[in-house]
Amino acid sequence: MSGLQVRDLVTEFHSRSGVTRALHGVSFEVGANEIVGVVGESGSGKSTVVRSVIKLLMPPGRVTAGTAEFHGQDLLKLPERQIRRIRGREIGFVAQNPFSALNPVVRIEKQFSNIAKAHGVGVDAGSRDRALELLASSGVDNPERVMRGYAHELSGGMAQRVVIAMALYLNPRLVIADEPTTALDLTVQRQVLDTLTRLTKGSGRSMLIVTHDLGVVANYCDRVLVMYRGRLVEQGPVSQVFVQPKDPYTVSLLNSVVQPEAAEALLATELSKSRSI
Ligand SMILES: Nc1ncnc2c1ncn2[C@@H]1O[C@H](COP(=O)(O)OP(=O)(O)OP(=O)(O)O)[C@@H](O)[C@H]1O
Repeated sequence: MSGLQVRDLVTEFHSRSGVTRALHGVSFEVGANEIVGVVGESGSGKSTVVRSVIKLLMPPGRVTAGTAEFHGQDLLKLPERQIRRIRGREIGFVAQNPFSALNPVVRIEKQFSNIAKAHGVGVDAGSRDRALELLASSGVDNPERVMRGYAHELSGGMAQRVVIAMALYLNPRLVIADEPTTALDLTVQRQVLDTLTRLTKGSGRSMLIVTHDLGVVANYCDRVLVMYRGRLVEQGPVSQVFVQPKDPYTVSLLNSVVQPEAAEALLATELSKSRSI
C-alpha cells in the first residue's frame, strides 16, 4: 500500500513534574494524491501528530508506542541518519515559521544546493533551473534576485514561498505542513495555501496539513482528521464530516469556529464539490 499509515500512535512528554500523554493511540492514513487536513482546538495534539511521524518532536517529547509506515517502512523505527535522508527527499516539511527553516547567513541559491548535496543528489545547471522554476511557480516575483539574496531580505509570505519551493525541490512523495500560514498576513495566507495545494496536487503528491482554519479544509482537503485532547475523534471525507458530523466535538467545533454565513459557504463548497464528482 502506498502513502502513510499511522497506527496507535502514543506520544508523551516526560519531565520532572511527570508525564503528559499528548497522543492516546492515534490511527489514520494518507493515501496517494490525497490532501488530509488535521483540525482541532489549540493543544489538542495536531502538531504533535505530524512532528511524531517525521521524528521532529521538540524535547522532551517521545513516541512511546505505535507505527508510522511510509511506503512500507516504519519511520519510527529508523535511526536518525536514515530518517534525515527521508525528510527532504521523500517527505517535504513546511513549518509554521519560514524563517526558522531558512539559514540567515547563507544565500538562498546555496541553500538549495545544500539540500541536494545533503541527499547525495548531484548539482548541475538543471538543478538551478529547477529551483528557479519552483520559485516562480510558488509565486516568487523575481526568482533570480531571490536566489542571490538572503532570507532577511524577504517578507514572511515570500520566505514561506521559498520554503515551499525548497520542500518540493527533491520531488518528495508526501508534504507535511504544520500551520504553514499562521505567521503570515491574512491577505497572503490564501495565496500561499493556493500555491502549496496546487503544487502538491498537480504533481500527484499527497499532503498532511495542520490548520486552525476550517475554511482551508473545506477548500483544499479531501479528508479531515478531527483531534480532541490527544485523540482522533472523527475522520473521513470533508464532505461527510463537515456536512454530517458524527462526533459531538466536531459539531461544537463547527458551530464555535464557523460563523453562520461562513458555515453556509462551507456547506455550499462541499455540495458543489460532491455534485461535480
Ligand atoms: N514541550 C512540551 N512539554 C510538555 N507538554 C507538551 C509540550 N509540547 C506539547 N505538549 C503537550 O502536548 C499537547 C498537544 O500539543 P500540540 O502543540 O501538539 O497541540 P496543537 O493542537 O498543535 O496546538 P496549537 O494549535 O496551539 O499549535 C499539549 O496540550 C501539551 O499537553
